[in-house]
Amino acid sequence: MPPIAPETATPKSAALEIDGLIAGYGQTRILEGVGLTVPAGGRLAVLGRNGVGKTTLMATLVGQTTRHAGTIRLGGRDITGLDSARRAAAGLGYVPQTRDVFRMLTVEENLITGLKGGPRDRIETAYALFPRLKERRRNGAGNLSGGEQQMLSVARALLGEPAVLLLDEPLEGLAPVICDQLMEALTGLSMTVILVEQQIDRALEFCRDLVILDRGRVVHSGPAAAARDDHALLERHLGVALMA
Ligand SMILES: Nc1ncnc2c1ncn2[C@@H]1O[C@H](COP(=O)(O)OP(=O)(O)OP(=O)(O)O)[C@@H](O)[C@H]1O
Repeated sequence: MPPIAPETATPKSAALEIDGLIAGYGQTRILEGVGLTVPAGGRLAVLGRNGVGKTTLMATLVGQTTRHAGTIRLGGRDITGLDSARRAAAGLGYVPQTRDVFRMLTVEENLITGLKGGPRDRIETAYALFPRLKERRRNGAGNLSGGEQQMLSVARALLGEPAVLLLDEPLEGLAPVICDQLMEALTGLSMTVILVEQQIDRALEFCRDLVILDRGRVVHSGPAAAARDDHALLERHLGVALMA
């Protein structure tokens, strides 16, 4: 296999365009023709009830499922044929629902693995974003709290300087005050973000646009601000109504 060429001049953010995506696990199809576009620097919330295919969409974007049809373009470049490592090198960052940390390594060692050959002093940017990680730099990642592990998982992804960041339920299981800290850190970022989140109010506040998935298809897309006030829409597709 040829070596993975470092991407020269990876843009700070890039558009992501998905067209006609049919994918799943082996012959089992979960996504039934998903299409969506996020402009460079845009933020898209992906919402939907349990089991509709949100995680499968994220995993498909990073090349971890079986794709049957459709295309994925990053910054105008067709990345559909690239494997996971090359998609990451092309600028896709992924924070999976499972929190992507090496439990046997220290916090700092985890961060070093996120550098992907970039300069070591870049780690200070992660510590500036999450000061708690600096305090715990010599601790084993397996001993961190859930919130600290999530910060570490996000920080690792950010150190790769992705043009598009995919976040799968980053707030799951975290105390409200930790959710506040994490969302505040994410708010300052400039790259394109796709956010899967069950905390609908926070997702709609953070993102400019949203799509709602149901049974592997996009059943609604539009501005997040309008959806916040559309109680009928949220109740129909998500079974919830936000407090005024
Ligand atoms: N590895 C797998 N192999 C086979 N089927 C899977 C696999 N992972 C998920 N599925 C199935 O794919 C469907 C969609 O699951 P997915 O995790 O993408 O949904 P989701 O919208 O992210 O749900 P949740 O909100 O509960 O996380 C479900 O029916 C699930 O059982």
